[in-house]
Amino acid sequence: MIISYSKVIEGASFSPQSQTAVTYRPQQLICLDESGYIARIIAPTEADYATVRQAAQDNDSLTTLKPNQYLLPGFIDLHIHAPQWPNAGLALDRPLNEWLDTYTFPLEAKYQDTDFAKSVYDNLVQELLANGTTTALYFGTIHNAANLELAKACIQHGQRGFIGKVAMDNPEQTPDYYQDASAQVAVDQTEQFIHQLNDLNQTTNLKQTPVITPRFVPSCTPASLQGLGDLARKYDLPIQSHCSESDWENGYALEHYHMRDADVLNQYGLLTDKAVMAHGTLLNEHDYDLFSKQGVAVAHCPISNVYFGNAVLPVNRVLAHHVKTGLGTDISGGYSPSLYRNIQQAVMSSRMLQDGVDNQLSAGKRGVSGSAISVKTAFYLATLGGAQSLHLQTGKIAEGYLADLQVVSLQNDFQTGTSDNIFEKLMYQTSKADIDQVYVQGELVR
Ligand SMILES: Nc1nc2[nH]cnc2c(=O)[nH]1
Ligand SMILES: [Zn+2]
Repeated sequence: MIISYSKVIEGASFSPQSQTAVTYRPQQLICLDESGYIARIIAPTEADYATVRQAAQDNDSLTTLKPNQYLLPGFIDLHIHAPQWPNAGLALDRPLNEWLDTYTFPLEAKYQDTDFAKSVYDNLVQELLANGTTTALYFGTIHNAANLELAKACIQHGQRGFIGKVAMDNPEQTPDYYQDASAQVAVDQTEQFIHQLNDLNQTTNLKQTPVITPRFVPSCTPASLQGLGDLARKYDLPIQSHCSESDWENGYALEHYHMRDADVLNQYGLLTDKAVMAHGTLLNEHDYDLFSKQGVAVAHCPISNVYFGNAVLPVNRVLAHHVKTGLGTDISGGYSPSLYRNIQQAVMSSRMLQDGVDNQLSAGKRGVSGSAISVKTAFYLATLGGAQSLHLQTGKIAEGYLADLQVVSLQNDFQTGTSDNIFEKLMYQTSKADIDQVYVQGELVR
């Protein structure tokens, strides 16, 4: 008897194998089950290839890729501010604290208007899917009605969302017009959002996950950090924040708590193995050891870091410390919704870190040797690295993994030759228009 699968995709694929290697399969059948997992991958040499293919064709569940199309895992955006989407590509000319006050908080305050939220979030979720992003770890705003609109947009368009009600209650570091009225309010509304999302999830197969979200140390009071740490433990939930992104932020923690911001978050129970910390450009050896010991992940945001990071994240050093690492767009600190653009920037920034950029310094003193990452490592960050950070069985094309996939056309298919050449060209040449199909949990969503 032939087992029938709910969908079968026939064609070539690239999948991360490790932090530095990619698996290429020139042709196979990727067989999906009804729950949206990859049940089997059948090579052409296997005995039942032809019969499984024929059965899928007979019941109209076979998709055969064209010769210039490739199947890749969907991307995971490990750090993105959904409400900042209208500012993407705008206003990148100030240091972080001024940028927040001048451009970002005024925009986020507008999500008091739920209709505005709905229109922006509808547009953003579709844009991310069109760019191959099948899972996103979102910062929302302080407004739960708006955060629920983000969850509804994810459900409607078929994206796996991890969504945080932003907590920011420090009156000294947040504007009167946009802040949680007290630590109690910040914590209570976070708990309310957990329940609201849980209710919404009763209506859908594609679950949306609530995330405990202290904006960052300066935005929060010790009382809200304490309450949020307690909630994370009570509900065993993911946590997200910003950590060691800028000199100013790190200086704030030192001045007010007499410790580094990573230690502040840790003191309140916010550095767990479900925590994802954005940026981390200024983390030191002590912090890496802490992250590694506690299982905390870093969301590397290479485009944003050019503007606000005050340093380049030394990805190889972070990985060498066994710290989980993924890739984030950080809209709108980063201007692009595309993880392809961030893959490219991750490689470029690492090359500049390695070589150094000041030609007035002598050659041996310019850069940090061993810093350059390959495009394969950047691809790993956008897929498996992000999946591991979120404890998801996805980010890889393998049996038992969720079928979160993208089909990409290589338009410029001159000079291909080896599979490595094809892979490199895909990473550097793919734009939104080349992403032909996107699957999330086995469902075709684009
Ligand atoms: N890049 C970035 N850093 C932050 N730190 C606190 N809030 C933000 C934000 O919105 N963007
Ligand atoms: Zn951010």
